[in-house]
Amino acid sequence: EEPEDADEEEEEEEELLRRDPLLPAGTQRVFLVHPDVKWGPGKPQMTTATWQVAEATALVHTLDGWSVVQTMVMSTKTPTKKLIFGKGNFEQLTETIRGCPEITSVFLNVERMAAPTKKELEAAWGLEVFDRFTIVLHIFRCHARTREARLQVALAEIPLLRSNLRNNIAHQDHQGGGSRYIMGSGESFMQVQQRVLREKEAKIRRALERLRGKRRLLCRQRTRREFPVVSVVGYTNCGKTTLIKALTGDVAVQPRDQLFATLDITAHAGSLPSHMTVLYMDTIGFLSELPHGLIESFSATLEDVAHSDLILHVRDVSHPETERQKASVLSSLRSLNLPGPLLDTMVEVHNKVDLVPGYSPTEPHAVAISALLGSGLQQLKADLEDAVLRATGRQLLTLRVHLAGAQLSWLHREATVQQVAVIPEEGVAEVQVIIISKSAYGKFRKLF
Ligand SMILES: Nc1nc2c(ncn2[C@@H]2O[C@H](COP(=O)(O)OP(=O)(O)OP(=O)(O)O)[C@@H](O)[C@H]2O)c(=O)[nH]1
Ligand SMILES: [Mg+2]
Repeated sequence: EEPEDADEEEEEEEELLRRDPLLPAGTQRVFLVHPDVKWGPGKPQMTTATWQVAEATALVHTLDGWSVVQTMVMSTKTPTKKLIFGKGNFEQLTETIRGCPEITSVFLNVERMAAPTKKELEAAWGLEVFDRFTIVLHIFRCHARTREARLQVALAEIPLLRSNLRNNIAHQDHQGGGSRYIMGSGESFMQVQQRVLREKEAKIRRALERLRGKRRLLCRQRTRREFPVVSVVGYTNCGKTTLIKALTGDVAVQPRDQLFATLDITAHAGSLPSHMTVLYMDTIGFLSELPHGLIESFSATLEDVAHSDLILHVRDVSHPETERQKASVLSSLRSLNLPGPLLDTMVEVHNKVDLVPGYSPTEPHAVAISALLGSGLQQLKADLEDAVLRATGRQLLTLRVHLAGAQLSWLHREATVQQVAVIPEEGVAEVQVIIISKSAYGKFRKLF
């Protein structure tokens, strides 16, 4: 049954958000293992593991009190198999880990570890072992602020709970307990647990749908028609939030030197050179090799990108892997099934140029900026204005109107008036307006 009033809704949501800790609390000194894939003949060659290790290290350091104390790159042919490493490598790894008494856990930089693999490795090493999915999910949990973001994280956790369940039951079955029927119900313990999870998932989806419905309504009422919406996207930590702060002067915006600092889509109003107001949407950053389920649960949020008028792709050009990051962002965007024109009109901006002396962009239309120091922003705003006008079919016009006639009030009603300069001696005013559509302009010419 659907809860009827807001209190009940909130209670149900709190219940859905109650959960066990994913990672141990407090300080962790992590041993980072990166299985470097060696491809067979004819398959693409991985160039280097360095950036992957750097990124994994950054993920660990995002967690409070966690640090990487040692790193090891180990080659593997079968990163997705239950036995990730060959026998010799595994023995060497085990020996190294056992010889490091200061470490408290191991981060195996694979997308996702099967539960039995985790168990086996933990038994061999006597330490907890985490994968990329668990670490990122934990960061998401810590950074999610709004109810919507928290529910989305809860949704992303369902597959994890499901595989834990399967694993536990398999374990119990082994001991003869798992398939026992719960008295009178005709369901086994496993079936009950699976049903509970299914119901939980459905409830989360319903709660999310409710919240999104409200947001859509708000958004439509507030501004959709009037102000163009610019979605600011990019790799995590590239400076999206910093840029929005610089473009809008919004003091409530808080950039942080963290991966996935932003998990909630928020809108911030800013104005372009001709005083046109636009709404910038801050979005969740992209990361390569993220498990699909994790991104999918946030796709509802990212759907908002599909409804924007323009996409602004922010790149951190000081990052050694900036090209790879760009490719990763573009492929993620493509997988979101955005309308074609939105991808075609995308504006690319090169950020953090203060860290790259003498930088000049190789892409023809990209503007070089420093969101932190505020350089290049005038050029960016001018480019954004052109792009917004083109993408939305809006026209920016300066019209001379008679003060006596009905023109001015018509413009106030049907267009967005940016500026009015009255010339009293001539009885006219120069009005700068944004006309929402060609048909509106046609109407104006016909009327006056
Ligand atoms: N040097 C320099 N640092 C910058 C610039 N822009 C952003 N930063 C820094 O980069 C870090 C990340 O900035 P954010 O704005 O939080 O990045 P984001 O893209 O919103 O990151 P997520 O929300 O985590 O995806 C912060 O420490 C910023 O101060 C810049 O132009 N120059
Ligand atoms: Mg951010």
